[in-house]
Parts: sequence; structure tokens; C-alpha cells
Amino acid sequence: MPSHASWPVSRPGKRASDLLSSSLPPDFLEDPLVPRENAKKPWYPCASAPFTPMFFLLALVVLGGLLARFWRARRNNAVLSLRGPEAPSFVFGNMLQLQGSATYGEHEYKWLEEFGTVYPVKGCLGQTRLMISDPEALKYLLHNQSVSWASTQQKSVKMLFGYDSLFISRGTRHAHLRRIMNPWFSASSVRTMLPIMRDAAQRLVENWESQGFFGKTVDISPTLHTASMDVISETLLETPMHGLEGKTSLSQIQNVLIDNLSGAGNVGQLMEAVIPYIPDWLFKILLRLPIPGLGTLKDYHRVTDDLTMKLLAAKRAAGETSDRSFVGKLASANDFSRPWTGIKEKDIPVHVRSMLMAGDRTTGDTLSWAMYQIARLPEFQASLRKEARAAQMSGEEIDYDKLPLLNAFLYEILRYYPALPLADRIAVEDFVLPLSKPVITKSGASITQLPIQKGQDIYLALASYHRMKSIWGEDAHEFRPSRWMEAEPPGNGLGMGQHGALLAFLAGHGICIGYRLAMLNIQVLVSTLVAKFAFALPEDDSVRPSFVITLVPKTGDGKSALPVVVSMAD
Ligand code: HEM
Repeated sequence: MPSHASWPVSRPGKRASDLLSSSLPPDFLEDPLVPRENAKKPWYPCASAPFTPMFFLLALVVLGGLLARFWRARRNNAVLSLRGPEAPSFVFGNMLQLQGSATYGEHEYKWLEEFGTVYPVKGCLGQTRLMISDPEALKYLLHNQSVSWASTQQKSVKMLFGYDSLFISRGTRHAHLRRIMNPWFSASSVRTMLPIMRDAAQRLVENWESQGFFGKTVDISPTLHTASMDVISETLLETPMHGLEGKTSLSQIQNVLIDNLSGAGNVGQLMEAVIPYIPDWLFKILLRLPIPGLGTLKDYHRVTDDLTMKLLAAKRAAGETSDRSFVGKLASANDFSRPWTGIKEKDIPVHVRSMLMAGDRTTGDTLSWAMYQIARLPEFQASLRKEARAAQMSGEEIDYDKLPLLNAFLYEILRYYPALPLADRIAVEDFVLPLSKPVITKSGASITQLPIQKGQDIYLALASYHRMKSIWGEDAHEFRPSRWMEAEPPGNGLGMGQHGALLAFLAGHGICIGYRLAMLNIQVLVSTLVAKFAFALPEDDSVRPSFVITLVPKTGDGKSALPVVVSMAD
């Protein structure tokens, strides 16, 4: 088993305290990654006298909510008639098997074979969650408004980004925000970002060359994340962040935030079950308490508010507030004639943060998995290199969508390692879910549709859906890019995703707004790196996908890392 101390890590820059550079507000923390509160202080609010009533109030609210939910769920609930896995414990239900297994899918893919595409699993504290990978059912949920983001996710979004985020807006407000933002994410607009992407790819090459780790086993994941994030932040904020040079790295600050949120392990699982019962007003008060970790969140808000507002002020001074930039588009949305129209100036940073965060780990992890599979498949790597070099040497502008091997490979990466394997939802009304094929209940009855009650917790099981043999073939559990090079992409005609039946970017009204930007960013980085360098897996490779909200590469010792052997390609 490799020890971490033995691999050089492809660090984008210097020390943690150097993460934020001169482009940030001068009063910004010396080191935002170090919580400012004394770490020895108890973190729980009831530890000091003034918080005691607050803690008991919170406990009462949560207990009441859990009991009411439990009682409602028992009433004539068709979901309970379905077969599903036994829960190893009441406290954690099946959640540790689902989200905490060393290799993501260890249990889930077996359940898919045993219980089919619609089955209940147990959440924490007796909750029932419905796992759905049936294509008809998914299509229904993606194109209707019967479900919304689950309450815990909504609260996390409000806390991380702010209250007007695209993620949690619904109906006419959601459609309005998409109308304002869609043009910036269109194919023609994303093409104008190519120079920034090429520049980031070139700087990544130089960074690796200057670190001189060729021939060694190196954890390349940090620099891959930083390079992709440099692109996203520069395109959104029109300011070079130079994360690769060790200056401002929003990616690293965001990583600390996400790690704080997702690294709570078993406690985090329980919190997820409890948070929905905390009313918004109480949640807002809790966010004001001196809880360690919230300092980093406040600093992140301060930095992103400041960067956005400075950019806006510069645009105003230059009379450019309605230009084609992202912030320009938001600033010119000033028609407040209807309740759902317009974007208030104070909310512009909310949308910037939503994009920065949404594009961060998703892009970085997808890129990391691409480099992992390139290292794993030497022959395929050689063909990919040939294609990339031929395109570079053609002397013409590269159309990355026209590189057949690269695109087949990336679609397979997105299928095999969907950045979001589980999308959390909650039913906001009673409805009847259509199913593409009958499901057999515990009593042996065959049903072709399933009544769902308002309040039902649901997982859109995207990773399971991507492993369904009926769509992807008998070899659905194999990584095989050539499936995307057949006459028609797999699942074409099912009317599911934006390419074949792929749901890595979801579909319907909530389809990932940034998928073109993400694809081009990854295409440019992968083809630049594979043209220049050769990659191989170390002999003791133990990398596996692990669930940390997204699918993160982790080594056998549980560390987030992607160790590969890098050398100059012939
Ligand atoms: C490979 C990279 C990416 C993947 C796999 C990905 C995947 C997804 C998925 C699955 C969703 C739906 C989440 C849900 O509803 O539960 C989503 C939504 C979203 N993504 Fe991405 N994403 C990627 C990159 C990006 C980038 C680069 C941006 C922006 C810069 C972005 C912005 C968003 C936004 C704003 C939403 C919410 C859309 C809405 O609700 O209307 N994503 N993404």
C-alpha cells in the first residue's frame, strides 16, 4: 500500500496560506483554511449557557418532525409494498452501504440486479428512500414538477450560495433565471472561451514540467482540479485567478468547504436526516452562531462577494453593464415588473457562487477519472495521442467535438463515473410514477405504476441507471469507450439525456447549464495532456471511486488522490 508521504503531489502552488493572492480583498484572512475559532472549544452550541434553550428547542423541533414523518410514511404507503435490502441498523439504515462503501456501487449494483430499478432503501432513523433508475420513471421526474431538491440539499444551497440560487428556484423563477443565463452557456459563447482553456492547459503542462516529477508516481488530482477551476473562475469573473501558479485558488477554498460539509462521516449522515426538520428561521439563527467551519464559509462569501462587486463596479465605470459577460447578463436583468423577474444586485454573487461551486468538483473529478483510465489503458492511450497530435498538426482550428476517440472516451467516462451518482429529491405532491417494466411487490403482485405520497424521499439513482444492461448491454459494468462509436449512441431514441441515453448532466428543465463549458474544458485539457505526456498506473494502484457528494478517486488507504506515473510521451 503506498503511503502518501512517498508520492510527490502535483501541487498547483505553494503553501495553504498563499492560496489567496493580491487579487483578493486586503482585509482577507491571513489563512482562510485555518478556522479562526479555537479548535479546542466545544463545537456544539449547548456547551455554553446562552445556547442551552436553543439546543433544546432544536431537539424538540427535530424530534417532532421525525415522529410526524414516521407516522405519515406508515399510512397506506405503496413504496413500503416493494422489496428492498434489509437495513443493517435503525440509526444508519442502508446509508453506510450506499454512500460509505470503500468502492462506490459495491452494494447498489447488487441491489439493482436483485430488486430491479425501483426499490426502497432505509435512510437514517427509519426514513424510507426510494431508489429510482427506471428510465420511464426518471423521465417523468425530470420533466415534471412533482419533485424538488431535497430539504437538506436546499438548506445546503442556501447556506453555501444564498437564497436565490438557480439550484433551488422552481417554476417560473427557475425558467426566468435560465433564460437570462442560457445564452452565456450556449455553444457559440462557450467557443469564445477556448483561448482561456488552451492557456490553462498550457500552464498545466509547464507546471508539470517545472516540477520535474517525470518517471515518478505523482498525485495529479490537485493540479487537474486547479487547472479546470482556473478556467471556470476566469470565464465567470473575467479575472485570471492563477491557481496553478499558487495564487488565488477558489478551487482549494471550495474544497475545504465541501470537505467540511461532506467529511463529517457518520455524523454527517445523521445530520442529513435531521436538517430537514429545522425550520428556515432557526437555520438562519444557527448559521450566525460561532460554530467552527462557518468561519471559512463566511470568508468564502466575503471573497466571492468582493470579486463580483469589484467587477461590476469596473463595468459600471466603463459603461459596460449590459455586455455579454456572465456578470453583465445578470446585471442587466433589471425588469422587476413581476414577482419572478429581475435579479437584485445583492444576489449577483449568489449566482456566481452557484456556478463556481457547481462546476468545480464535477469537472475536476471527471477529468481525474479520464486521466486514470488513460493510464489504465496503454493501447487506447496511444490511439488517443495519435488523434490529438494529428488534430494539433493539421494547422486548422481544432473542432474538439469532431475527435471521435476523444469523445467516445469522455462519454464512457461520464457513464462509468457520473460526477453525481445520486440526485436527492423529495415529492412535493402526491403523484403516480409510471414504470417502463413491471415491478413485483413483496406480496407477489405485479405493478406497472407506483403511487407516490407527498414528502417521499427519492434518489435519482444515476449511477445505477448508467449500469442497466437493458440500455448499455450485457457488458454495462465494463469500461468500454467503443460502445459510443457504434452507428447509434447507446440508448438513442429513449429520449433521455443530451447524448444517447447519458444522464451524467441530467435532463429536462434542470439539465446542467454548464455542460458545454465542462465538456470543452475537459476536451482541451485531456487532448493537450495526452499529446504531450505518457501515463501509467503504479504497480500498487488501489484507486477506486468513493462517494463524497461527487465520485472522488481515493486510494486503498482512504485518501483522496490519483497517483499515476507520468513521463514525456515519445
Ligand atoms: C463534468 C462536469 C459536470 C457535470 C458531470 C455536471 C453535472 C450536473 C448535474 C448532474 C446536475 C443536476 C443536479 C441536480 O439537479 O441534482 C447539474 C446541474 C447544474 N450544473 Fe453541472 N455539471 C458539470 C459541470 C458544470 C459546470 C462547469 C457548471 C457551471 C460553470 C455547472 C453548473 C450547473 C448548474 C448551475 C446546475 C443547476 C441547473 C438548474 O437547476 O437549472 N455544471 N450539473
